Amino acid sequence: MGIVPGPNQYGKAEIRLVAVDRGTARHEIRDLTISTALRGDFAAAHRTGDNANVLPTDSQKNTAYAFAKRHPIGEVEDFALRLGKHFVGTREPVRGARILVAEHAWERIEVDGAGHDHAFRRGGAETRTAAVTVDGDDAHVVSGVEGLVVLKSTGSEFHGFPRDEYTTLPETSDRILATAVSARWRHLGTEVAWSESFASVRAALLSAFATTHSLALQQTLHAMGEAVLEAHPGIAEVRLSLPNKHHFRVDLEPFGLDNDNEVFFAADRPYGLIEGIVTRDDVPEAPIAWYGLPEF
Ligand SMILES: O=c1[nH]c(=O)c2[nH]c(=O)[nH]c2[nH]1
Repeated sequence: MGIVPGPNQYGKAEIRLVAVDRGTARHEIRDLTISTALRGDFAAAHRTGDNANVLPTDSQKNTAYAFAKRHPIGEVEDFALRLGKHFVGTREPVRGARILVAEHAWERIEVDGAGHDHAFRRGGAETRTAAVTVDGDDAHVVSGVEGLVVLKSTGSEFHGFPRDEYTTLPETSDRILATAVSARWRHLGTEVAWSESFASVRAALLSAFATTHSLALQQTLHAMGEAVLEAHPGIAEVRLSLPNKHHFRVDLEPFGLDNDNEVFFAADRPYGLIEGIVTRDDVPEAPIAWYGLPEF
């Protein structure tokens, strides 16, 4: 019997990078969190601490900062592809790279009805993400969104479920449905108009959430993924993670009041967590594009 190193990767996690474009007095800012991970032959480091193949995570971090100055950052997907291809193309033992990028939104502060040139406010909890996997000469791009918080005040039911000795949940034909959408979608190609694609996928997710009369969050999840795939032939699959942000109707009877779905207690935990993949059945799977991603 032997004991050998299994699959491994290493890199710098959550590099915080803010870039200011000072080309004109009207500054533009980009706020990214970047994680790098290199894959390849690092067995010697794992077995004996021989670091001959180990490009320091510190150098990987520095590369991200230098690239933000050397080239325009551009689309997060392109920035991640550029970094991943650099590591794989220039360091012989590096045969693969996974680059994660999350972009945090900032908006201009309005002063006297106009956006200020160099003062911004954070644009909320929603982030746009890219997860790029470079595997030798192959590259896979998975775009995504996190923290897209949505709620419908009606148009959601939940009934017909099995009951056992521990079931107390009443059936309902009218409830609040709320979630914080985490979604990732895999592109078939690497040359895409990324921002347009992102805006269109986001719109499809939101529209499906709004217009699906929901009998279960599971059904809404599928409808959201299906809407994305129907509108985007270049997307192979969508993975969604949807916390069911429960809203419980408050019993106001002790106060002599009725409550026709008007006053709720918004619980933050525990929450149902509904996750699923919506995929085309006629495209090859790409497990490596997803390997090690936190959600799935
Ligand atoms: O949409 C729902 N799906 C469930 O699986 C579930 N389980 C639960 O208690 N409430 C809900 N709601």
